Amino acid sequence: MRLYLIGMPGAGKTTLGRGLAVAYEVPFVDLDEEIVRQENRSIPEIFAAEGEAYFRQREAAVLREVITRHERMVLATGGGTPCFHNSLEVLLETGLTLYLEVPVEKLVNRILAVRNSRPLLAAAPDTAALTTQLTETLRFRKQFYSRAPLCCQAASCTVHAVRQLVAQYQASA
Ligand SMILES: Nc1ncnc2c1ncn2[C@@H]1O[C@H](COP(=O)(O)OP(=O)(O)OP(=O)(O)O)[C@@H](O)[C@H]1O
Ligand SMILES: O=C(O)C1=C[C@@H](O)[C@@H](O)[C@H](O)C1
Ligand SMILES: [Mg+2]
Repeated sequence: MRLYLIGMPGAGKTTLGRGLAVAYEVPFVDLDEEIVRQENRSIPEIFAAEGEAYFRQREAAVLREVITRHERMVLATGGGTPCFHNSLEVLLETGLTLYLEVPVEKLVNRILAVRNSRPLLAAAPDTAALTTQLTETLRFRKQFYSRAPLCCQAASCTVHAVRQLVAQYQASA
């Protein structure tokens, strides 16, 4: 099984993904980390040198390549992955997609500590501006995220709860 985690920056895709991969005993792949490895530079460096359009192209290409390489894995996508280059369709067709739905206020609190590594958010100067930016981003992205067949809400985005959700889904499919 390929299990794909999608959701906003700070939703916990990487953190939960690692835990789920251990539980399922399958490889864990973090798409952002894979892009960084292949490009041999950080995401902020890629954005600064090449711009977002280039990053989205690389993201879409590396996604397809990673899927081809792994029949079984847990994949943490980047926050924008499903929203560009038809990648949501690719996710829906090749695996089981889970949306980590986390309220903007929680995202803000988590991101403030680490936002230097998130180029699209680094420009937001304070909590209010970050809240506005994330709210606007989510308004656009919700149409993509909400097409995932599985969804967990903040407190339920745990390894145990997600395993139950996946098992229920598979039993009913
Ligand atoms: N369930 C949780 N409760 C509280 N904090 C969490 C939870 N999951 C992750 N975090 C914290 O929130 C921050 C973001 O988590 P993480 O990097 O896993 O998010 P992400 O969805 O992978 O974000 P990005 O799209 O930017 O890669 C980290 O500092 C992490 O420790
Ligand atoms: O939300 C986004 O658009 C992004 C999230 C990160 O995971 C990275 O993929 C990159 O910083 C872009
Ligand atoms: Mg991540």
